[in-house]
Amino acid sequence: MAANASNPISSQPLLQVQDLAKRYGQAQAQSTVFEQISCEVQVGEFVAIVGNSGVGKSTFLNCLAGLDSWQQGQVLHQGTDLSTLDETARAIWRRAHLGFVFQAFHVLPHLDVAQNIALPLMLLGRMNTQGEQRVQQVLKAVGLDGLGQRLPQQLSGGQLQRVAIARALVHSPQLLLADEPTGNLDPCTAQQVMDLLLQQTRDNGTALILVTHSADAAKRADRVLRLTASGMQTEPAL
Ligand SMILES: Nc1ncnc2c1ncn2[C@@H]1O[C@H](COP(=O)(O)OP(=O)(O)OP(=O)(O)O)[C@@H](O)[C@H]1O
Repeated sequence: MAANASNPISSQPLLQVQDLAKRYGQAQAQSTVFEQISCEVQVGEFVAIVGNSGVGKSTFLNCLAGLDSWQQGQVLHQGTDLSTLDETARAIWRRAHLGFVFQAFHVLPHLDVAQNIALPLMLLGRMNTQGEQRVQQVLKAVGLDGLGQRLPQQLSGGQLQRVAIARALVHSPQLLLADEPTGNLDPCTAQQVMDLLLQQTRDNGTALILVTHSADAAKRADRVLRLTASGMQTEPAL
């Protein structure tokens, strides 16, 4: 379910981006990736971001996560302005409030599936009995029950992305950022992973911002935004 506008709890946007600009280089040699980017995402909402290759979708997602810097504008997460946080504070904020799923899975090869999924809880100091139970619950939810002891090299691409989704959601973040999460998967597996991603974010009440080139994935979103070099536009419903 998308956020209910009449619900006072969800009246404040989860995320506000105001007049964001990203540039590389200095002075005359400066090149602008994007500018005048503004948008809002509500609690529990699913927003797809589309746009031409190279327009800056991954860069934008990295800015939302505080993993990249910007030259102008603000990124506010429930009122917290990321630009006022130093690197350490941003890392602590990310651990608590964010999940991230990448195209290339980014699971750690020397940790087994359960250990990979448990990482966010370990970093938050929550790997107690409840944490162990939560890992088992999430393993089951993503269809990997019984595979917790396997190493990543013993899994298929679709299974690896399930691990990445489980890891991104195990600590129940308010926001999940996903950068082309099905880009490395065959169409059938991509569909299954999208189903899972949607079901899990809806079940957890987690807002999802999905960068995608897939029209099929985008049309499942509550809203589709198109990133251009000079602004963010709302796409008509697909
Ligand atoms: N360190 C850098 N210096 C200069 N330009 C850079 C640097 N890093 C990225 N860029 C440029 O920023 C732009 C945005 O890249 P980004 O990967 O965010 O685009 P994208 O929309 O996600 O692309 P795709 O859809 O192909 O994945 C690109 O034109 C890229 O060349």
